[in-house]
Amino acid sequence: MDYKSEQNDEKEALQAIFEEDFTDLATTPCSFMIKVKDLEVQLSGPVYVKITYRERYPDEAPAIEIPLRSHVLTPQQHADLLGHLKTIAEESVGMAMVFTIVEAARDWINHNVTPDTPDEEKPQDQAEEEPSDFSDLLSSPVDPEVTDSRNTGGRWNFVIGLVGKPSAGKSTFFNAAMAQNQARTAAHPFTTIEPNFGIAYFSVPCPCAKMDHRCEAAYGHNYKGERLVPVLLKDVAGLVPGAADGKGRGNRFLNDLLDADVLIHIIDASGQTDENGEETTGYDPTKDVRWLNIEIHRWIYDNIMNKWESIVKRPLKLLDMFTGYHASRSTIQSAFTAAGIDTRRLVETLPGWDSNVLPKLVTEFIRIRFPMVLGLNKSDRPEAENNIQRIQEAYPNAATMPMSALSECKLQELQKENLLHYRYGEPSFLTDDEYLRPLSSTTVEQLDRIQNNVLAKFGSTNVHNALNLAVSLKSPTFAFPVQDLDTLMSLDHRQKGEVPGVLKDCIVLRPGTTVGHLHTVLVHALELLKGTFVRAEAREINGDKRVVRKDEVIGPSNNVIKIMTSPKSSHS
Ligand SMILES: Nc1nc2c(ncn2[C@@H]2O[C@H](COP(=O)(O)OP(=O)(O)OP(=O)(O)O)[C@@H](O)[C@H]2O)c(=O)[nH]1
Ligand SMILES: [Mg+2]
Repeated sequence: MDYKSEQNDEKEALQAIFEEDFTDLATTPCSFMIKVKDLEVQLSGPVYVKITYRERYPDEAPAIEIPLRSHVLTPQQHADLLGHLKTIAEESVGMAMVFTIVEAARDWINHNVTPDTPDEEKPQDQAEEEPSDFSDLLSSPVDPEVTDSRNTGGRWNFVIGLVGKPSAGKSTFFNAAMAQNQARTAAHPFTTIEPNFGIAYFSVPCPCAKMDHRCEAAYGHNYKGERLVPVLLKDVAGLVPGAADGKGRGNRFLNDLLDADVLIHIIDASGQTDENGEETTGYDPTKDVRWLNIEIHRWIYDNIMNKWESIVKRPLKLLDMFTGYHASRSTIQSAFTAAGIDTRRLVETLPGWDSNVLPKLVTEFIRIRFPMVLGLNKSDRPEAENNIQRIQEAYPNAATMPMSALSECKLQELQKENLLHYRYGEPSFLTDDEYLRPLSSTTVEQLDRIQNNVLAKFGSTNVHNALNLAVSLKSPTFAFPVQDLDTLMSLDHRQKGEVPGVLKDCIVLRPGTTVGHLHTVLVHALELLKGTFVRAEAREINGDKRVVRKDEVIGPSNNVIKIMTSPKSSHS
């Protein structure tokens, strides 16, 4: 028997029968979910049956699940219903059986579930109602007082994650920010399968701008005199609606986000691709903002709901669950506080939580743990103009950045070919120079479009500004350690085989990092210093020097800093 085609035929028939109640999840192995309809009892949320065909289906039963976020059933009912459906499936082996299984689920619920079934473990209608508006996730920037940083100072290897649907332009943005083409891009969805990592640069005001010194920043300055600081950029596979249920690359994709400190949601603001990244016209990209927020919310919310029974027995476990998202204790504490939950009383209060408490907690957690920039890409296309306005109006508190990744790539490419003068991130380019090669008429047209639709309107392609904005959402702090406060010569780089330079180093630190912490970072993480802490001095903008205490927090008035260590073990 050709199992594959038999399975496809049944799936197509089911799609036609159940229409919007059918959700396609994955193709290999074929998996989908059907909402159980015509229930005579009023439940606190819908019940779904998830089916995954096994290789020899229908000559063997499919895998059946009732996703646990359908926590509208008690654990006992859940187990009984599942057992019942598995029996039906075994009895039906040999013929297409999914319709029978879904009908059996409906009949079983109608006969066995009463709406008022007492259930102490049930989190009171917690399960299905997702909050209708996720714009809370996008308030920005995150107040440094409530970020994870206060108690966890130290070096910060900052990671920016690029998220968005297929074909939104994530890899193009990645390439543009990398200033060299590394990631594969294409107009068809899911070009990127495994995440790409690369080093990009954001910029910070350089202290040398206000001092009488020409600095030798390790990675140079941009055209505004700001110094460039490396940041890790992660380009992940496209995300599609339904990912939290396993659609597209599903949870694997979501897990790829865990390394990121902040996210840039790359949005096709031209409305020329639908939510699956397929070409279309007139698509409203505000929908992408909404569904992507819902997916991230559901990813975390569902993971918690799947463990709800044991969380109710041991409420403090909920705190541990959040650490799985690479969040520090203080991030988690901040999320609880922002959601109005007193963690000291969690054991008493959690079992009686209202249905809106957990969704609110997850929203606050995401806001603090994964702040997000909306990168309104493809702004070179005329259709983008209205959409950009639409998104900015719909999400007035969001950090938005109209931009064009492709324009940045194009300008860099033409610069390399000596067809124009341009530098990454600049507001303009130059073509009327006798040393440049002549431009073709197509290139002139392309450049006109970039000039009129992007540079003139938004000041630059904004790829670089999107990185800056993303970093700013987590408010890192910076230190410029030196060995001499007069010459501003940096620490000794001999161990690394490099020469020191004036104000060469800029160390990215978590806000709240103290001078003592910085000493530890320089000795242990960066090996730029040896010995135990003795004292430290900072140089202020006006040139004055002052002693700084070991417990002083690093900030703009003390970040050009010299730390003296015990002569015994410092390098000679
Ligand atoms: N007009 C225009 N097209 C763009 C822009 N950025 C990206 N594109 C095009 O959009 C298409 C998809 O770009 P990719 O960078 O491959 O998209 P992706 O988000 O990485 O897609 P997946 O890897 O499939 O998730 C390509 O044809 C790009 O040239 C832009 O700023 N303007
Ligand atoms: Mg890609």
